[in-house]
Amino acid sequence: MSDVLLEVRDLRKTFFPATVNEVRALQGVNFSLADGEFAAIIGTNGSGKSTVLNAIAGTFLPDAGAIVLDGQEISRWPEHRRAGTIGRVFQNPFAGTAAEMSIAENIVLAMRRGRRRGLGLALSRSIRDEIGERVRALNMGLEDRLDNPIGTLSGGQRQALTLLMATWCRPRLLLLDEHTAALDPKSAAKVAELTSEIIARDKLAALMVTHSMQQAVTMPDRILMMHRGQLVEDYRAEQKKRVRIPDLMAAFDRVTKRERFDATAAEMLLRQYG
Ligand SMILES: Nc1ncnc2c1ncn2[C@@H]1O[C@H](COP(=O)(O)OP(=O)(O)OP(=O)(O)O)[C@@H](O)[C@H]1O
Repeated sequence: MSDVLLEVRDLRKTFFPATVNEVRALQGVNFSLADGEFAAIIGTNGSGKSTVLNAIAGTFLPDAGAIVLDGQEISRWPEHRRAGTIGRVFQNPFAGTAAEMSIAENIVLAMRRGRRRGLGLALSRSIRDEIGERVRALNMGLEDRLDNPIGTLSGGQRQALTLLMATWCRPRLLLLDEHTAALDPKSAAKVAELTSEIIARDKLAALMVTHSMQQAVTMPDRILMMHRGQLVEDYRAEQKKRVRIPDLMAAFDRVTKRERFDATAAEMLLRQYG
């Protein structure tokens, strides 16, 4: 796992610059991810976790910094150009699938992703068999419902299919943005289990934003912690294996205390010299 797959260098993004609503969402984020490495991103609300994923996926262009995937600088590529190599699953199980289309039709659309335009993909017998097999492997009994509109499924079933679709063509990088947060506990556990299975089986590199400390501790190889648009902790290798939920909570406390301390120090300085 030593080959670098993704490099994020000094990434910066400010929303509504020079207005009263200015938000400095990313303030110089640096990290790299090895091929096949699975990292969770945790952090306080509004710390920039989703913004990092959005910048990598190309939802918007960063103000500064570089994103290098597989040795190619992709920071200025439009989102659709990245979609062939980057798979995504969002928090909302209704995003990423077309409700009125059947399970099989949705999957065929996912199979086309990343292909050159004009290269059609008919729902032939063999493709249908392959879809049936891979849907059966989810163990959710959906293989008999391939022709049902995806909108008739539960959130958990739909999110499992979205995960299957996002990883169908074995993306170079999988981005998961709180993808179990909107599910009931049982479905969340099932989708988390499927996620770990697929990532391990296909040796995928993945970044998973989560608020679940339990998921952060148990699922990935590595944990990145963000606060106020910056990375403040990076647990990897042995340190990651040893880290437990109370350690993460203590780290959260440390960064927020440090901030209160900095704010008080700044206030004192202002009073003295301001
Ligand atoms: N498209 C946008 N337009 C304006 N502001 C945005 C946009 N996206 C994010 N922000 C702001 O940037 C900051 C970081 O947001 P982001 O969603 O990345 O945080 P997060 O760490 O994922 O938060 P949470 O844990 O609450 O989901 C927040 O203040 C947010 O309001």
